[in-house]
Amino acid sequence: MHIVADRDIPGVDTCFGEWGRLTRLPGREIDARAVRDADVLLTRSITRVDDALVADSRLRFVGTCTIGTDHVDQTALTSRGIGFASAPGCNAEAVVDQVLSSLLTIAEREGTELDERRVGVVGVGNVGGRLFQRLSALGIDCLCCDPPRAQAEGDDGYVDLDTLIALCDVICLHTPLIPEGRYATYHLFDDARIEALAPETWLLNAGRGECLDGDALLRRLSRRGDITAILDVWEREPDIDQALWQRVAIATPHVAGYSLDGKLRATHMIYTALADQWGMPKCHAFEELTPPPSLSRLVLDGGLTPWEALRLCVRAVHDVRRDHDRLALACRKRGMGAGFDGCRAGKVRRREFSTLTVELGADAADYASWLAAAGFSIHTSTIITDRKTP
Ligand SMILES: NC(=O)c1ccc[n+]([C@@H]2O[C@H](COP(=O)([O-])OP(=O)(O)OC[C@H]3O[C@@H](n4cnc5c(N)ncnc54)[C@H](O)[C@@H]3O)[C@@H](O)[C@H]2O)c1
Ligand SMILES: O=C(O)[C@H](O)[C@H](O)COP(=O)(O)O
Repeated sequence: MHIVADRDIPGVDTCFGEWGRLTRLPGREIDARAVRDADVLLTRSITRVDDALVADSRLRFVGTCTIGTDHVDQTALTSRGIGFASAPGCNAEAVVDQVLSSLLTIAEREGTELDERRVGVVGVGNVGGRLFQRLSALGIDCLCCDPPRAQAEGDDGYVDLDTLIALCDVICLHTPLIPEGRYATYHLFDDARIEALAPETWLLNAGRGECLDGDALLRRLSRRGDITAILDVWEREPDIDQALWQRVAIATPHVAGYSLDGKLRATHMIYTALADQWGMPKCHAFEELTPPPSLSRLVLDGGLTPWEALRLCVRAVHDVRRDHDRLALACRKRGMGAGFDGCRAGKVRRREFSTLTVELGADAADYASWLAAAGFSIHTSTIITDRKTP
């Protein structure tokens, strides 16, 4: 068996190596020639998988180690009898970690805290649903908009998008890219909706860049400059709009889902899917792939407000400001496209909040359920600190 895989998918050698010959390539170099004699293709979101790619190949299986599937023409695969799998939910926790890190950062810059705001979650699936749960558990008022779910489950618990825009001062967009149809999300945030945002609104997009009209957002930011934009995904990646990028408060290169845990979970999901489809034994457990985190314990005692304690724990695991700064540096040095892609290549080291156990001293014991709600593991046994020694 010949397996062609994007070189930036971790865990491929362990999971797939013994099934055949592996060829690792940069995602943007995977073309029809590269897959001509391949049986299996493993991609990320940057490889367009369409009829032109697969037509002259002997491919029998394509797996994308991503949640999003908008880069894959599944009809073309089905019509050629090529099996397909994606990795729903694989990096949803990581995206929520990044959203929390981003919102806490903007709150700090503006001298406010998140419980003074109402958050609207648009697209309440694996990512948005987890975000809603974590924010609600932290006592933050949230509204949800998800017309397909409202249609299937009933309107209770959901509002329409324009109501959400009118009532929320933080809006988090987590929809897939759906080009057309009843629930189309292409430019879901168009000129009219971006203009309708109240001054001081924070608008975050971690779904797909094309769900938001970047030109309209740039107009609002340039003319009025009265809203705060947080973008992880962009139109025309990697050649993103420099003028927009310069006006975005937290600008990251489509890395919200980039935790090592999420990436390895994706690889393992595709490995499992291929084994199931082809009736092969599964010899590798997910736990085998994940190394212990570099930072596994953090000891916290009194002296901090709950929000300060949360911010400290969040930044110990994932400080979104570093990704913002890295992108700025890379784009200045290498130009937008190469800088953007460069930040998305290579080893991912970031871990998820749950890999950090927060050990709470007596003066911080009250924070146990608060930090657990944010996603951390908690160790509650009382710690005797020097400070408490009489
Ligand atoms: N930035 C990143 O790194 C990153 C990481 C993971 C996923 N994503 C993107 O986020 C998207 C969502 O991920 P997910 O795992 O939650 O997917 P999901 O399929 O579990 O959930 C998507 C939700 O959006 C809803 N939806 C569909 N059309 C809608 C509309 N018109 N208005 C409002 N809601 C609508 C669906 O009903 C569903 O509940 C993915 O498709 C992917 O494109 C980005
Ligand atoms: O859809 C997804 O899973 C995410 O957008 C994913 O994080 C994209 O990352 P990449 O394709 O670069 O691995």
